[in-house]
Amino acid sequence: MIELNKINYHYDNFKMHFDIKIASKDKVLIVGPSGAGKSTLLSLIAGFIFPDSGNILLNHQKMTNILPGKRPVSILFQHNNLFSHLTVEQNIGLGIRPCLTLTDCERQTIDDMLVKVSLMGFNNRYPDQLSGGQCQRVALARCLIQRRPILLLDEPFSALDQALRFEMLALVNQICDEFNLTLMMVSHHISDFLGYFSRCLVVDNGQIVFNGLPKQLKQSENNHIANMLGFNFNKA
Ligand SMILES: Nc1ncnc2c1ncn2[C@@H]1O[C@H](COP(=O)(O)OP(=O)(O)OP(=O)(O)O)[C@@H](O)[C@H]1O
Repeated sequence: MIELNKINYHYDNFKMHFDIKIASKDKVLIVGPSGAGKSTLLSLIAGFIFPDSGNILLNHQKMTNILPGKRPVSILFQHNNLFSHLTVEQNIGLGIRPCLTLTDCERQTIDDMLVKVSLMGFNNRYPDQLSGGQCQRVALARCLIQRRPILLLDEPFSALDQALRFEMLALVNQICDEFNLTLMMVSHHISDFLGYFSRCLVVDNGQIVFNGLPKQLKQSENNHIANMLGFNFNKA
């Protein structure tokens, strides 16, 4: 569960205001123009930045000024999720134990997670020996192994081709169901993804201008939002 109560935040003259409630196990797609404030919204939830005013509750606990490591949140970015000098196993192991001395039991947990992301046996490879999609699956495995109930994805699959994007999203969808995760994902590919999500937020100019079911975006009263996103549902 994610609750942002009257959150205000600013960068120089750019002011943002967020007021939302996301239920547990919701899968939320966040879309909007470049520079609208989508990544800032995720950063506030993850605790990389703190609001000027307002309150953040995660799973019913007040977390407004709590550091990222102490929040029930894991986050995956578009790039630079892996350490290039560490193997797949070590990169995932960082999610359990930062000192990298893993027990046999922890190694087994990593093996099990590698099976889930279809990378069984890739333990000793380095990131430069993996494809872009495989790197993102390793990064996803590290997020999941932390067993944190809120998963934030900031355009993690944008650099992948359409077929791989679908594959990754199907995997995320399945894993969210299996692990009972609450998901918030920023994407520019609204047409590909809409069907996977239970809710859609549209962010524009630092505000949430639409918060509803994805199918409501197709209703005529929301034409202006679809137009702003450059999306024509009639052609989809
Ligand atoms: N560290 C920063 N310092 C100053 N301004 C920033 C900083 N980070 C972001 N901004 C500004 O805040 C606004 C919102 O940025 P944000 O990255 O949240 O947008 P976004 O919707 O995620 O954009 P995109 O889709 O292009 O990634 C933008 O105008 C951006 O230039």
